[in-house]
Amino acid sequence: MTTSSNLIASDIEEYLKVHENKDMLRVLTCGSVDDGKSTLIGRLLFDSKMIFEDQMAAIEKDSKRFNTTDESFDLALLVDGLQSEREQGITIDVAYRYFTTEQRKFIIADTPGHEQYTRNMATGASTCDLAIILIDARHGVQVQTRRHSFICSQLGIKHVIIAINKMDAVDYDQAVYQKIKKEYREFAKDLSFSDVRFVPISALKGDNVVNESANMSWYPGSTLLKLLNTVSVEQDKSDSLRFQVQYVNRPNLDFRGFCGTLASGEVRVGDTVVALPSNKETRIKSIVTFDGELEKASAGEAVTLTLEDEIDVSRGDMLVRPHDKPFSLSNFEADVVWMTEEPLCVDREYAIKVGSKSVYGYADAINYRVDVNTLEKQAAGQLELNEIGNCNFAVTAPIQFDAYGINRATGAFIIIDRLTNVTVGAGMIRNPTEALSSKSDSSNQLAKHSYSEFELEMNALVRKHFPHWGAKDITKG
Ligand SMILES: Nc1nc2c(ncn2[C@@H]2O[C@H](COP(=O)(O)OP(=O)(O)OP(=O)(O)O)[C@@H](O)[C@H]2O)c(=O)[nH]1
Repeated sequence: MTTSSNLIASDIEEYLKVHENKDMLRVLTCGSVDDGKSTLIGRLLFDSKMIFEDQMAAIEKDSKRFNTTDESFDLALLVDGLQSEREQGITIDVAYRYFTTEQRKFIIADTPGHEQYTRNMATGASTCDLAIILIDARHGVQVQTRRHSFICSQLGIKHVIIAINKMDAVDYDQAVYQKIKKEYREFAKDLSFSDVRFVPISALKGDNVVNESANMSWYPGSTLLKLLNTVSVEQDKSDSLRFQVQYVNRPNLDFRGFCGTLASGEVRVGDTVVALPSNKETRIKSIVTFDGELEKASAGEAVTLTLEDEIDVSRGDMLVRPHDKPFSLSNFEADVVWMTEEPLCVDREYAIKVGSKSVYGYADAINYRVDVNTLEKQAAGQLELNEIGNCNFAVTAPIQFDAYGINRATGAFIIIDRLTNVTVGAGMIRNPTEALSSKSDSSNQLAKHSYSEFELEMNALVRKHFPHWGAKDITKG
């Protein structure tokens, strides 16, 4: 019996407490089509005994029906839940799986391998701490391996495990593993990973996934699961206080609380904070939660803060420490992943949203587009669906940003179509600098922007009938 099953039998309350306090690792799996992602996830769940008996019976039945593998059951079927996907034999969307070990809880994002799903992969990668990049031992480093690695690096993943899969199909040959490892190292030296590990596996046979392989005694390292259990991601998180106000709670005249989730850092009662953009300083009076008041709150916690002074703070504003402020930018350069059919065009107005703060803005230049397969930078007049590029943006009011490499929560934004309200792109700020903002005043630039008659009329109507929305008079800039 494992420690957790002992605990479940003897003290369920204690088990639940231990489970609740385990840390969470978010993992992205990627690789070319048929490299074995689904089989690998299935193997992880199967060998760590996460599959119920009725699920096993269903997989066995489906394995016979679809005849997808020579084995008596196909572990990929456990993961490839979508019927259409099974019929086509490919993964078509991002699927999230949950599993837990004695050490940690895991969320695994299984993303499709094709180039036309770059946006899905970017979406999956944006919240992950670690990526498992699968390479088929028979084929070595592929164009897709490079593309996926580039996207992971762009999306701020610092830890990567290169799982060289299907070792059984190359007779567990150490030379094959070493050759792929060398080739990948050479390619990845220009990417921004801080921790790259290699593990030779067979997802199908179970070598080095959860259990050590008797077929690869030449490999001295840890199994994939052991790496997942032990990799440390704490140091990746910023400790700067960043609290963005999502809602101002004013139930009566005696209470004014600011609700939100701490994007990073921690806050204690009595701490001096500055509200941005007003730059007014005050102190934390109390930290209120549904379960009562706290002395301290940390990153990830949703709390309501009350302040000592009645300063001007509204939705979208940020509370930070006086000597550790983010950049306040109305002009900035950002890497963009474009996610919709209609291309990103220079000078078209979009809503730009960071957390709960939303402003209007537009790209005033596309500096380049990156060929995701060769990593070559190319000139571009627009960015098409699934393309990644670098653009200059101008927005109507300053936004508080950190460098994405330091703080993913406050270094990224989404781009929204103003008419349909659909998210059309995502942006990441690499090297924030206020120099761009001081060079040109974006609100003047926006004033120069020409509006259609419909937009002018709509703006006038909104200002007349919904003054409490605070819409700006666009004819005045
Ligand atoms: N020999 C061998 N075959 C494997 C291994 N892992 C997976 N396969 C086979 O490779 C094929 C593809 O595996 P999947 O797990 O469906 O691959 P995938 O990467 O999820 O594929 P998509 O869903 O199309 O992106 C299946 O026939 C698997 O049985 C392995 O370790 N060794």
